[in-house]
Amino acid sequence: MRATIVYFSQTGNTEKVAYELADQLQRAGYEVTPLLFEDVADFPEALQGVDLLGIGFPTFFGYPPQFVLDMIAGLDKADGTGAFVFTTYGGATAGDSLYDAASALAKKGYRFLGGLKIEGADNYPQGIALRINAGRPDGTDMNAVDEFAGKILDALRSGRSLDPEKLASTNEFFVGSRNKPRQEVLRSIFKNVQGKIVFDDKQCLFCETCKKSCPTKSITSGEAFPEFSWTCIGGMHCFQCIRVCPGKALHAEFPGTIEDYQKFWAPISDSPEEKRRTYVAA
Ligand SMILES: Cc1cc2nc3c(=O)[nH]c(=O)nc-3n(C[C@H](O)[C@H](O)[C@H](O)COP(=O)(O)O)c2cc1C
Repeated sequence: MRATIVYFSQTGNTEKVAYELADQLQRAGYEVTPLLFEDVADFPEALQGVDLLGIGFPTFFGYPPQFVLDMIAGLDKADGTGAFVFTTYGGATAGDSLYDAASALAKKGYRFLGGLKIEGADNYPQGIALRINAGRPDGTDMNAVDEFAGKILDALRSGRSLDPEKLASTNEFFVGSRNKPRQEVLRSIFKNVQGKIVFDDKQCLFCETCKKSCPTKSITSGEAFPEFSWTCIGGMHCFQCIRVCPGKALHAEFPGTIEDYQKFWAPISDSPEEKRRTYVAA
């Protein structure tokens, strides 16, 4: 039996969950291939003929990063292969991220088994400054991951599936946004908290680490310096280039204060009930 877990992780939270899931599946006798989103195009065979597919990503402003949905849309049609999704989020909201990814997989003919959301250290710059969820995912989170893996395997063996609709967020902001164009919703979320990335060519080491680590390949080799498209993830920034730059040639400037950031997130954060919801085929 073969399973592939495709994941994207900038700061390791989703990767930690991906490897815990891989470990559990291996213990259950699966041959597991963990695969980074960046490598999917180079290893198409890792997705062919698998018995189980898992897809994991951090939540970006309440949704999956667009390239996750693009990757799923590019998959071959599946004939009832079992699939699950997982996301890590900084404790504000997982929004409709699982719902969107699950719906996309079901549309491709996968038999959807379940979704998992786990809180991780908030890696959005203002969240880092506030040390939101520092240390997570922790041991308790890993227990939840193990439990989820067991339930997924059980659903797979017994032929059960889960309607992706069950993953739709109950958070009023996301319920009210479902019929609006995605770009409009995203803009309304990040316009107040989105930083601007500034490049200082005097500090640039020409190492292209930023280019290599960009999840959307929005950085290309220029004549002398890297060229940034700044469209990044559908108009938003993930700041990965800033995090990895060894020369400190990139930094972010934010429009508001930390207080503005907190004031902004509070009304669109998930309720404790929404955070506790679990989604597995029963
Ligand atoms: C561009 C961006 C948008 C984010 N949006 C959200 C969000 O909507 N809700 C939330 O709780 N956390 C949000 N976060 C925090 C990440 O989802 C969280 O830190 C995640 O666990 C990071 O996973 P990773 O370490 O695998 O990259 C965002 C982070 C970034 C970079």
